Amino acid sequence: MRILCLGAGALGGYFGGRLAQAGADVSFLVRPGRQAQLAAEGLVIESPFGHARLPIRTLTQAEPGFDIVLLTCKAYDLDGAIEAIRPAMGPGTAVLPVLNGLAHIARLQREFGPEQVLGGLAKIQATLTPAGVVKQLNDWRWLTFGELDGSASPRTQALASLAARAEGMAAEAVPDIMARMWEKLVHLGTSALGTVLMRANTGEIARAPGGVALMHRLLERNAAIAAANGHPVRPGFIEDFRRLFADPAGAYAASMLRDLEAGGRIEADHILGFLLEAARAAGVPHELHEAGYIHAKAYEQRRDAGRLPALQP
Ligand SMILES: NC(=O)C1=CN([C@@H]2O[C@H](COP(=O)(O)OP(=O)(O)OC[C@H]3O[C@@H](n4cnc5c(N)ncnc54)[C@H](OP(=O)(O)O)[C@@H]3O)[C@@H](O)[C@H]2O)C=CC1
Ligand SMILES: CC(C)(CO)C(=O)C(=O)O
Repeated sequence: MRILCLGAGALGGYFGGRLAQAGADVSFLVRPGRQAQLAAEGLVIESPFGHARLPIRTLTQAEPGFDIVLLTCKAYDLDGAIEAIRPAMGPGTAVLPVLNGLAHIARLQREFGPEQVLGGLAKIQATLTPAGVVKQLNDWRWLTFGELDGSASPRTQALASLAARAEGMAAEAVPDIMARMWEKLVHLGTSALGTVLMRANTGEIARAPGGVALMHRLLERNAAIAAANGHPVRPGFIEDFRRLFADPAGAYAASMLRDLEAGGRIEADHILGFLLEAARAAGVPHELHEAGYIHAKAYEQRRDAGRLPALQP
């Protein structure tokens, strides 16, 4: 199986790198700046599952001949990424997006046809440092994917078998990927809304008066939105996440908070805007979703105007 990984950022670098390290045939479609960094340093991963410095194959123009395109861009780069992978999307090629959110699925289906699009999600905490190091921040390492029609296909089985050989990742092909993606949106939406709105990690929020109740309210509302869309979360999900958000020692924050604190771009519309619209459509109380979305959009205004406070070294 030949894999083309668009992006060698946090997720592309981590999952693509772990697959390459396990001997899979992986090429990375990157832009010239990242290509130069990778040529000089290799793909560097720092992780609780073992550090690595890997020589990898990079391309700046896609070519045909791949079975799977692992799409690991941010949502705000989706338009450019679609054009970048187009030459690789032959009739037998499937695109597997790992982006957070849901709206990109319909978009990819329109671009490439429904049968060429898989569903996917990643549960991991990782970041790409300015020096180009892919840093895994805890032991989350899950890549979940599947056919959107629920079938067990040779291509998803083949990818799962390849991934089973890789260190530091746990991959699963599932028959209910849309439900899993909604569930992930409940997880991420709650984490992103809470940690971005409060500009704090979950432990800091939990130690603030009323903080746990706020996180639990967000969790329940997001689960109600998923249920209204036909995808109730699985038994045990709410309890697990209630615990995570109530832990006063927690140091967990969504990647959106990390991006925002680094002065970077954020997926405000794709995640918070989508959730706000979904809350309105489902008749779920949405004043917190509105505050979170406005907060993120106001940050974007300030960032675009060059008025963010200087970052501490
Ligand atoms: N980081 C995390 O912990 C998690 C992130 N996610 C989700 O995964 C997705 C990816 O996030 P993440 O890995 O953090 O993002 P990063 O910004 O770390 O990586 C994205 C990479 O995509 C590359 N890219 C974008 N457009 C193109 C293009 N046209 N051609 C080539 N390369 C391109 C960027 O390259 P360049 O360097 O040139 O800009 C960048 O390195 C997001 O939707 C995020 O919400 C999900 C779970 C956890
Ligand atoms: C898995 C999770 C929720 C990890 O925080 C994430 O997707 C993110 O932070 O972007």
